[in-house]
Amino acid sequence: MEKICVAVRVRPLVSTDSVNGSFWKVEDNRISLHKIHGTPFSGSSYAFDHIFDESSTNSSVYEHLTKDIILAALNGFNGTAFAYGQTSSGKTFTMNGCETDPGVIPRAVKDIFAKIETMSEREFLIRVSYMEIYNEEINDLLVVESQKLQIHESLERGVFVAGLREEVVNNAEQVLDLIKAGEVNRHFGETNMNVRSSRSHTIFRMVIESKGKDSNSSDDSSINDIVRVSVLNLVDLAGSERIAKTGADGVRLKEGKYINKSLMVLGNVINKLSEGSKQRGHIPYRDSKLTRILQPALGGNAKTSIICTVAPEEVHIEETKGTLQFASRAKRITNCVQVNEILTDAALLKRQQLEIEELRKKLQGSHAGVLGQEILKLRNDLLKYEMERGKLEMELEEERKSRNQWISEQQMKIENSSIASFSVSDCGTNDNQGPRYLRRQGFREDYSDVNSTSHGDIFKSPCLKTASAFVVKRSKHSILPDSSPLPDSSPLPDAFNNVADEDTWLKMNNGYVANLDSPQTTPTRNFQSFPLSDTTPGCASQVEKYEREVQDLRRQLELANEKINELERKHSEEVLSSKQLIGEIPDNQQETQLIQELPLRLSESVENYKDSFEEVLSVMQRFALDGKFSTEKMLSTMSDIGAQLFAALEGQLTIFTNGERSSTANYALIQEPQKEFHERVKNIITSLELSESSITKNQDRNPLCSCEHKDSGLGGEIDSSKDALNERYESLEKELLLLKNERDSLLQKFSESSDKLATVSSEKENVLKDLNTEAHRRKKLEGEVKQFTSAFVCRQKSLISLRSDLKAKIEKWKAETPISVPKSFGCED
Ligand SMILES: Nc1ncnc2c1ncn2[C@@H]1O[C@H](COP(=O)(O)OP(=O)(O)OP(=O)(O)O)[C@@H](O)[C@H]1O
Repeated sequence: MEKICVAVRVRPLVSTDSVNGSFWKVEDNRISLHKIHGTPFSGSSYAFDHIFDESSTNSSVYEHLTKDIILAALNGFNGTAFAYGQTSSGKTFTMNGCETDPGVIPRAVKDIFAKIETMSEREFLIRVSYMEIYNEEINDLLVVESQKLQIHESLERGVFVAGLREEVVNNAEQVLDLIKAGEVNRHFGETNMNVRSSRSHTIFRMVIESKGKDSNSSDDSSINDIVRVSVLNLVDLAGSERIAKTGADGVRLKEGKYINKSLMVLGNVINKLSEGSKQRGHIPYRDSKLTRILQPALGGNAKTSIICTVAPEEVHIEETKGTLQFASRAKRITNCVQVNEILTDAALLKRQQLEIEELRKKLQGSHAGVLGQEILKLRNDLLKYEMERGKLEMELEEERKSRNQWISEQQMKIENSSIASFSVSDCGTNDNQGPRYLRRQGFREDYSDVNSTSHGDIFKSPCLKTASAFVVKRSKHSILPDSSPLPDSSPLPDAFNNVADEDTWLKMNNGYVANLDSPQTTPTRNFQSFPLSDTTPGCASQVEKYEREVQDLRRQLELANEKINELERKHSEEVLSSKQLIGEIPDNQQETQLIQELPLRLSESVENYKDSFEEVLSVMQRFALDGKFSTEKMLSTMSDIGAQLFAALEGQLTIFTNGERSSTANYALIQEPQKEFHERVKNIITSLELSESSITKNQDRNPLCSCEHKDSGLGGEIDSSKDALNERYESLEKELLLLKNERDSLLQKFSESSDKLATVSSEKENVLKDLNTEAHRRKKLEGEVKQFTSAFVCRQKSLISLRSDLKAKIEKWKAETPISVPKSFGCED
């Protein structure tokens, strides 16, 4: 994590009427506001990474603030440098500079190409683009026709401007020429504050790609197969402006509104980011094109520096304070800086091969065992969720009961209070003169009393209606006033007509930030909810208003009830799905057991093959001992066959033990040697038969010999061996067929169980997500119920106080009313 580097630059005095000199004093990295005679104002001192005083040059700003970012960009880090400040404070001067003192942008361009010259071990590809955001529209400064470009986002490119020209460049001069051409298309305008005021935000962008040279000669070619891609943004923002000072109207006024609006969003983003990751919540990047494009620089992965320019004149003190507060907040932001690397195909292949190897090693452990463990874990998790859900259900039930009880109590109380209030007004209605007098003389006094005592607290409604309307507005806020769709935008004012007015300007510069993510008591609503200064003196109308408010609150409560019911319905659905999942677990376990037994069965079959082969071998050995047949040849052939068969069987066994699935190739491994084995055994038997018949013939011709063979009973032995062999072979074939079938069905089950496991896992995740959402909703609901409570309490308090005030007034009036007043004027109490 790396903090954003923030510096302040004080522009030299330009105004001729600033005779008193600068009020801002710069000491090292601290700037403070001083009185005319030199004593500092308390609370107006700020410290930053660097402070550049009036005498500073663009060269020193570049060296201290931007050079490191530029060098890092050459090594694959994204970088952004931008200038922020009020109009005419020197942003464009800092970024672009002048003939004698070039600014940050030309210096960066020259530095990049100079540095590339020294990095002979790498080759570079540089592309540049130049754009402006004018009245919230993106224009390409290098291609005049490319206007109103859209922002897109993709996995590969992140946030990017579609259709923006990217020019491939080879040297600094080429880039500087492009900038010069772009400057011609940029929007400038004259205001009271600046004869050449930037009316748009500009972003000069360099995309730097680099790769190690001589990838073939290197031993570790993968290092040279890595391509680094970094984006460098150099941004000159338009300045915040106070319409009263700039004297803008017409086009300038419109521009000013857009400028102020986008800077306000930038301030909001900075504010949110400065709050730290836990509290910050939603960051409104999408609220303006500027913040969307600068997103990686603000809380993203880029190295970022901000130069805040200020004007030293007394007349600009408030604006300067605003800028310094913005800078202070920006100082708290941290970015997660990292090198951006892309792998070429060769490097990718190598990396993938390694990964496959690693995965294979992992798989060599008992796959089925892992599966079993996974299922066990899943079951535990599900049980845990089941318990959690039960607990939640109970809590919800309790909460619902207590809330219902509380609501009915409140309703009773409100009804009682309303009746009491009505009885006071009724008292006047029965008597025509009394209330008229009350209205004429007492009521406004009463209300001014109420106003003075309860201002702010008692009558301040939490304005839930506004809050929910706010949420609806947020969800509908995909279309901005200029009707360019921006998905997921945060809420903004419906119209920006008043953005550039003094109030907004002051709020912006005093660091006021609307909290876009929490329901607020909007100022307008406060006044509407209880028009305390309302001159209509009708007591009954006030009570009616109370009644209406109460009705509103009741409706809100009904809505909340509906929400709770919906939540409960969802809950029971989730319970059902959890039960279903738990029911599926035994099936999965059975299948896992079958899969676990598979290697054992296969190894048994291998043993059987071995035994039968040894039998064949022993018979052959006996033939060889008799020395009548070409047994050596036969034995060697048999050994070959055996070796092949065993290799195939063992290979198959290893495949299964490693948990791999069956494939036609694996199947062929066992089928081929088996066929061969079958053929060769047949051949051997035929050759044995032939040998036997030749022996018999010889025996006929040579009785001595025949006698010997007959005596030894070799013919019979051969026959019986042949039969045994055939029998054994057939049984082996059958066994093999059975095993194959069994293996196929087990594999089928294994694949089904894997699929089920995947489904179970995804369902588990869904259940988890739903539970989380539900917990969130519950919290929200609790918050809303709390707000209702406080609203009711406020209403109740105000009703009580109104009633007692009215009573007191009536008492007072009665006491003051002369006895001679006709009876019909008074209340008969
Ligand atoms: N450090 C400085 N040294 C000398 N002159 C400066 C300095 N900073 C600003 N100026 C001068 O002040 C005037 C206003 O500066 P510049 O146009 O850069 O302000 P800006 O903040 O970009 O204003 P805006 O964005 O509102 O147009 C220019 O004439 C500029 O030359």
